[in-house]
Amino acid sequence: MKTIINPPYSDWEKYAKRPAFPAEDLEEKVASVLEKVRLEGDSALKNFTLAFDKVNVENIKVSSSEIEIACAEVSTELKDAIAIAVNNIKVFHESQQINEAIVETISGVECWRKSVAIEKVGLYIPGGSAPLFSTILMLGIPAKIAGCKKIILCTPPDENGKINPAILFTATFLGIEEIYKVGGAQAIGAMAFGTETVPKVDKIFGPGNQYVTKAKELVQKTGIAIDLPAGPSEVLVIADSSADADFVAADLLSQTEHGADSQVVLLSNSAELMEEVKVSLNNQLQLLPRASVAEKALENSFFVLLNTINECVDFSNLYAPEHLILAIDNAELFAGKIKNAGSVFLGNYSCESAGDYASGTNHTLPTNGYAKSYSGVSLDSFVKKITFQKITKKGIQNIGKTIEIMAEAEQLLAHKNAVSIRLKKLQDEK
Ligand SMILES: NC(=O)c1ccc[n+]([C@@H]2O[C@H](COP(=O)([O-])OP(=O)(O)OC[C@H]3O[C@@H](n4cnc5c(N)ncnc54)[C@H](O)[C@@H]3O)[C@@H](O)[C@H]2O)c1
Ligand SMILES: N[C@H](CO)Cc1c[nH]c[nH+]1
Ligand SMILES: [Zn+2]
Repeated sequence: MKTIINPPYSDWEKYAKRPAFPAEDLEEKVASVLEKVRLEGDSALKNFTLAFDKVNVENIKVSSSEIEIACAEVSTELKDAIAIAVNNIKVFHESQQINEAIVETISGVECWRKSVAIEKVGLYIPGGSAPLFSTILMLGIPAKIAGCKKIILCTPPDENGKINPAILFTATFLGIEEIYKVGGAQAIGAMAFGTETVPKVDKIFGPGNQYVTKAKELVQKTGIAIDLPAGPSEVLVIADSSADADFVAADLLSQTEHGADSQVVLLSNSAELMEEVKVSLNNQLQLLPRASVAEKALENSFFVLLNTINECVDFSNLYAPEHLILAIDNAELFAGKIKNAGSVFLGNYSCESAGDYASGTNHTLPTNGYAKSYSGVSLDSFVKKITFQKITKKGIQNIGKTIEIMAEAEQLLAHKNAVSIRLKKLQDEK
């Protein structure tokens, strides 16, 4: 872990960067996987699953008996925890339903907007290094609230060709029954183009590794919508001397265990706090079962000592973290200055894991600096907003002249005529 002490502002851009470890020929490799899936359908899915997941899968679709067996294997304790998380995530996402008013822009001209669910959506649930069943909650709950008619789910099988029981239980709990055993770029190709077994969808959602993220980027060019670029997890903590060093270290470690390509960052105005966090980090690291993954992620991570919390906020805005924790005095005050972040956690007790699982906010968030321009997944991600308008005779008389003048100035006389013809009719009726 690198520590950078009071870097000059001109160097900030250089430091505020993610590690890049793209697989060799990533784009070429993913493009060829997608093309094979498009041309060969299920047989390509099975071949790639054998090649990348090292397992022979006979039936790509998960059967109802597999689901039944899996649901019985999940403990009551976990089922109860999932039910509480579902409730919180539901409440928060339901609050995003807004009924927009009909607006009369000028007498006789009414405009309004309506949210209409995207009909067919495909959810990708990562399963390479950990079975992220919590991601089903983050995608499935808003999809259900939005009213998406067809919701399918793809996730990679384990070495025995099975899907983790918690994934099957969570999907079933939300009423998602179409589940396919396929992961990586091949899963994205299947949902984008459709195969004999996997249906084509209108929009693909979900985080994933570099193969998944690249595949989403590439299929987007073929006309399929995607949610956002959601790659390796990251967290940036801004902490002052009021922070609890053990809490800060625990929060940093929480995101390092997602993968060696994750990055965590600590910004502080206190050298003492930074030293305490380092000691705590090393102590807590020893206790983690995934310590070797976390250690690798720490190698790509860094601490920056700055003069003030305002400077820390400015650096963070430049970095645009997926998750931002403000472990500082007056966190609310500084929260108003945050311009770029996926999700913000205020105060010493707002740990990032809460947002990952159960507080209610969505954990599918933009990484790699995309928080500068993208929002995380929300109810809006699952709808299209269609605008409507109703113009009366009086309305066209009120805005007709304006449209005619503008159309003529653009030299689009057919546009002008569509108005003029109506105005003339109204004139003739008089
Ligand atoms: N940003 C977010 O909102 C968010 C949320 C959750 C997880 N994540 C991130 O998602 C990622 C999940 O990654 P993962 O790997 O655990 O699971 P994954 O499901 O994304 O990827 C596993 C699949 O990758 C494919 N694959 C593996 N090696 C390959 C190779 N050499 N060539 C081609 N394909 C290959 C396999 O088919 C495998 O099924 C992590 O980086 C995690 O940090 C991000
Ligand atoms: N931190 C991840 C998003 O970057 C989400 C997650 C799922 N499970 C645990 N964490
Ligand atoms: Zn996490």
